This record gives sequence, structure tokens and C-alpha cells, in this order.
Amino acid sequence: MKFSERLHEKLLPIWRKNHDHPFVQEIGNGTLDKEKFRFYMIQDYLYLIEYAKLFAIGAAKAKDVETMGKFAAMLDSTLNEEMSLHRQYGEKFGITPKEFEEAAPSPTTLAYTHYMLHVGQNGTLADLVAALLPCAWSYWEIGKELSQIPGASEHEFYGEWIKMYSSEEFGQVAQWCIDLLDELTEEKPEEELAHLEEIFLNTTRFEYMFWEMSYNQAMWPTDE
Ligand SMILES: Cc1ncc(CO)c(N)n1
Repeated sequence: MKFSERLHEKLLPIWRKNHDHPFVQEIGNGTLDKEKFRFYMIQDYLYLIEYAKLFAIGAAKAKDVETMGKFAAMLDSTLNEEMSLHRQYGEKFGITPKEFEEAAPSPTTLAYTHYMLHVGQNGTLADLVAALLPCAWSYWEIGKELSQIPGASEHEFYGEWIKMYSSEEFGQVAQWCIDLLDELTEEKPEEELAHLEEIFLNTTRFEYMFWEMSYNQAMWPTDE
């Protein structure tokens, strides 16, 4: 069994909760409160700045030029394609790129990005890919599922978001990360696989927490 197939079995119950989360459901049916989406966009922008750094670290840890080039391309597409979606929504909300960058991260954003960067900086290349894979993979699954809802991709506000994450290009990135992790885990001992599975499940859980945080617009409870 490929390692990604083993991960897929483990992640399904958490993904079901992700897909059923009101934040995701309401993007799909177009009813999500725009204030919640605005909060999410700001936090997701901050998240993506840190997430992009994982690709830079991946390039530095890659063992061959082809893999290095792929990480460089993913760094570029995150900063210049995926985040331009956020900048476009920012224009609708009256948020400038500078304001995005200077916004305060929520505790969940901090915890999630710091965990990923800790694993990426201190672990192996396989550890790094295990940490980032749920991000690419779960968004692609959500994008594809929501794009099946009639009219959802054409929704005047949320359509662009759904189109981005159900796109062929986004799917290719997710698939490349899946294939790389399968390649890096071939013939690896169970102990190492169990460690990778733990990292993967942790960021999968953080994905759920990110929806929850966004829906509740949750900042520090002590500041309220
Ligand atoms: C929190 C989060 N996870 C994954 C993605 C997909 O890149 C994103 N934009 N935000």
C-alpha cells in the first residue's frame, strides 16, 4: 500500500468534519457571512506567508535539482497566484496588501504556522512534506466537492474562491506533494512512517481548527 493510501484512510473522519463545517458549507451555498470571510482572508494571508516559507525550506532540503525547481515553482505560485486571490478579495473589502501583512495573527494561525515551520526546519524533507500535504490536499478536495454544487463556481462572491481551489493547477500541486511523499517513504521502517503519520494528522487537525477559528472570528480570548 502506498503511504498516501494509508494516510487517506486515517484522514477521512477528519475530512468529513472539514467538509461539513459550516464555514465550508456556507461558501458552497453562498450564504457565508462576509465578515467571517473577511476575517478568514486576513488570517489565511498571514498563514500563506509562513506556508510559502516551507517551500523555500523544501528547496533547500531537496536532494536533486528537479525537486528543488518544483519547490521553487510552488513558492512562486503561492505568493503570486494563490495570494493574488486574497489581494483581489482584499480590494473588495478595502484591505491593502500592506494591511494584510501587518494584521495580527490569531492564536490558531500562530500555532498552526509555527508547528509547520518547526517541523520543516528541524525535520527531514519527508517530515516537511507530511506537514504541508494536508494543506494542499484538503483544499483541493474541498474545492472539487464545492465545484460540484450547481452554480457554486459562478457565485458572484465565493465563486472565485471555489474556482481557485478546484483548478487543475492547484490539483497538480497537491498530486505532486502526494507523489513525492510516496517516493520518500518507499521502504521506510514503520517507526518512521508512524512519525510522519503523526505530523500529517496534526496539520490535518489544524486545518479543521482553521475553519472553526474563522467561523468564530476567534482572536485571543484574553483580549475580549
Ligand atoms: C489554512 C490553509 N490551508 C491550506 C491552504 C491551501 O493553500 C490555505 N490557503 N489555507
